[in-house]
Amino acid sequence: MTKQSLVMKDDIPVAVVSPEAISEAFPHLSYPPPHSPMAGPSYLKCKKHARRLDLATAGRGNSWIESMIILSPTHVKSSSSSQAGCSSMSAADNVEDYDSWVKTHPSALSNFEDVMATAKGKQVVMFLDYDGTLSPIVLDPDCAFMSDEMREAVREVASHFPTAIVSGRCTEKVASFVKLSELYYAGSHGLDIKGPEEGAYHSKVKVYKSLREIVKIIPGSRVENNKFCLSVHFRCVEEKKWSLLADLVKLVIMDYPKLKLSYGRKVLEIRPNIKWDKGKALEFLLESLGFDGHNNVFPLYIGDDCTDEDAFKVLCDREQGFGIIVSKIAKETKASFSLREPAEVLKFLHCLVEWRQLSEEGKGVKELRGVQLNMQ
Ligand SMILES: O=P(O)(O)OC[C@H]1O[C@H](O[C@H]2O[C@H](CO)[C@@H](O)[C@H](O)[C@H]2O)[C@H](O)[C@@H](O)[C@@H]1O
Repeated sequence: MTKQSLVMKDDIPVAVVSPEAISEAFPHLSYPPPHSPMAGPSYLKCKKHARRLDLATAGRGNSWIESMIILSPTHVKSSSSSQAGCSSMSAADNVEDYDSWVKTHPSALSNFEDVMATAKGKQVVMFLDYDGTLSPIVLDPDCAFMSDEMREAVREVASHFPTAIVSGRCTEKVASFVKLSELYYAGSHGLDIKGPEEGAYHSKVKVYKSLREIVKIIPGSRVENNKFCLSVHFRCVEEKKWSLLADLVKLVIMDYPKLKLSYGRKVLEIRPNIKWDKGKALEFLLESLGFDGHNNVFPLYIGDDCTDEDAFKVLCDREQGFGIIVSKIAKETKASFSLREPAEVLKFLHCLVEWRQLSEEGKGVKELRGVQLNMQ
């Protein structure tokens, strides 16, 4: 892994790799996970066997639709958002097993002390997913704005810790939402900092055109071009048409073995069929930032979607730092802690900044003021 560098793109620093380095680097993508035994309560250990569903290999039937309904229930609440036409979406609160699930994935806010106990004296590196983590899930992907308050919180966090946004969106788009030049951005599920094979990129352009034709047939669907990845959204599609849409999308990518299909929150994701995901992006960023191989580094990754599981798994395997899942419902996950929604992410970021300031003053986490830690 050499030749990665930081460049300025529209005044935004982005980690990139030269094309030669991409082909050079791909054979060496798997990192041996270093082991640093971690003491602590049993729930701090990672969950094995997190689910990973790949539609391209999922076989017949659309059982994934059932999984998706469970993971991202359709439950629309009217929004207080000032952005016209953009309603907030919220997962159902009344999922029976949430209470037992949260015992094994405790709130990162109520247990802030536990989260940060092993971070003392270490370099915290913050990784943040965008949709559903920093911004609420809304109907229109172009309207998934983050609040000024959240932006300020992220800015504050970034002034204390190296901070990266890891998103399924293309780097330019997520950066235009976040609007903070001091952050690192890993777009297209991390492909923007790494780059795909050229062949796969050209296929993607053809597939994009075909998908645009398909979504004309299914009312409410839309295709989003995330540069190295494509997203087919069906949040606004009638549920009875989801299978048809999925079948049509599968049909389109069938002839492109260099592309694979997976899913997120009411979205089908088409991306290069290479071993590259948010977990690899996290490792790549740690290495690019000079933090790889250091036991005194404490990465925190906050995310809400299936694609964030790859990053949670990396932290789990490395037994380093923690994954924090943003969810109001019980989900199988490799994250150790949880937060219910972006509003709790905001509080957690405030806590982190205050924790840092208190550590600098030589005070303990118990003295955290100004932020309500007990969320129950
Ligand atoms: O990795 P992320 O930053 O979480 O990006 C994943 C996908 O997020 C966006 O779609 C999701 O959020 C939309 C806006 O709230 C929502 O309408 C959609 O149903 C969600 O799936 C984004 O539009 C996709 O391109 C990203 O891949």
